[in-house]
Amino acid sequence: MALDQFLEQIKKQYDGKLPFVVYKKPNSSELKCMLQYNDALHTVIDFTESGFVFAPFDSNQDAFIIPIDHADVVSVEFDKDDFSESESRNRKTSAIVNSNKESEKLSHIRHVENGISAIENGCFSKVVLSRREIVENVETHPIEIFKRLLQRYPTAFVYCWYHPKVGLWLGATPETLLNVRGNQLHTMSLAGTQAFEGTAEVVWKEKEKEEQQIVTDFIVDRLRESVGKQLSSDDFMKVSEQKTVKAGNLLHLQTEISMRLTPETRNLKPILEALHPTPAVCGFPKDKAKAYIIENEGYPREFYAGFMGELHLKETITRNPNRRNVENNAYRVQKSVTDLYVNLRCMQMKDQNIFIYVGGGITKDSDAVAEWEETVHKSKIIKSVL
Ligand SMILES: C=C(O[C@H]1C=CC=C(C(=O)O)[C@@H]1O)C(=O)O
Repeated sequence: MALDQFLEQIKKQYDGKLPFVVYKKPNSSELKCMLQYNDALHTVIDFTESGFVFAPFDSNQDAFIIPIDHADVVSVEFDKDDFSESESRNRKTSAIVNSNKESEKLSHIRHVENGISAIENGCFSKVVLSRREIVENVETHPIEIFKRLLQRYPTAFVYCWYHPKVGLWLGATPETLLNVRGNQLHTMSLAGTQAFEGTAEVVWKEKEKEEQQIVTDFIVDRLRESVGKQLSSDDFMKVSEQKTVKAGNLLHLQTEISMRLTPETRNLKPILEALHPTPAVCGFPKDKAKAYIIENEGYPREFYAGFMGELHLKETITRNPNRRNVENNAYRVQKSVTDLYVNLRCMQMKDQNIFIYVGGGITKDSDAVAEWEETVHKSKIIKSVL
């Protein structure tokens, strides 16, 4: 199918108020969509389901799914140059790019200062505090915004998710929550931010290193507790060195973590309960930081800092066809694939308004003004595609 036809189908689905998701995985040139047959709202029961899941920050609230057997699944190859026209038409919003109001600034700085005081009082060692910015009267079609995100963020997970009973969300996130292929689990710890200024060879301050180490330690410990204790050997987990990665115009610190699952540990529900939300988007200890966020942030995060992606899809893997003496069919193996991403660098479209969600990790060494500036930088990047 041609790309234009593919996007036209999605627009029709949206105009007909039917649920869909369209997405691209990191570094992939495959665009995939799931077009649900009717407008039923399917809730996740136990994460054994198969389809595209969309889960909120607060796991006490419902996660939704477009079940694979209730949707048409279509995919198409694309080249990012296919969208260069969308890119060139996108200067109209430069006025709103700099529209951060003084009151928003003061309110966020106060929010961060209160978070630092809570850390000093021993409530938690890290909390991720965010703010929500509104851009009014956006006339751009969500699929146009999606095309611009695709063009700008080849290394991100880029998506547009819509359900008439829930809303419309779009984003380009650099953060993986969980990839599971067969018995291999892969995740990452991502935190610490600085602007990309032409090189990834940068020096990180202690504050950022500590902020990211809290995330790594949490993930390793929680995986050990929820999965590792059922395994006899100790070498089941691999943890990479801390490295710098580029996400659009930002740099982050990243550590990769991978492990082997056994048939007894393949149930994703306890793993997701143990990990989500990680201290990259919530804080440490998790429950205290989460309660603080819900009580003090002043708006519901909804799906910001939640997670989304493919849950238990079947992927056919073709083995090297040069091996002799085996029937052709034997080369095809079906694996269950789960690819979940944290919903960051995202926006919610409500009527003609767009809500942009941006946050940052706070530790005892945070500087409130610098934290404000980090959110301004992040929101500018998101707004530049409107
Ligand atoms: C919470 C966000 O980013 C997280 C992911 C990477 C770096 C972060 C930071 O430097 O604070 C955050 O932990 C956000 O962008 O809204």
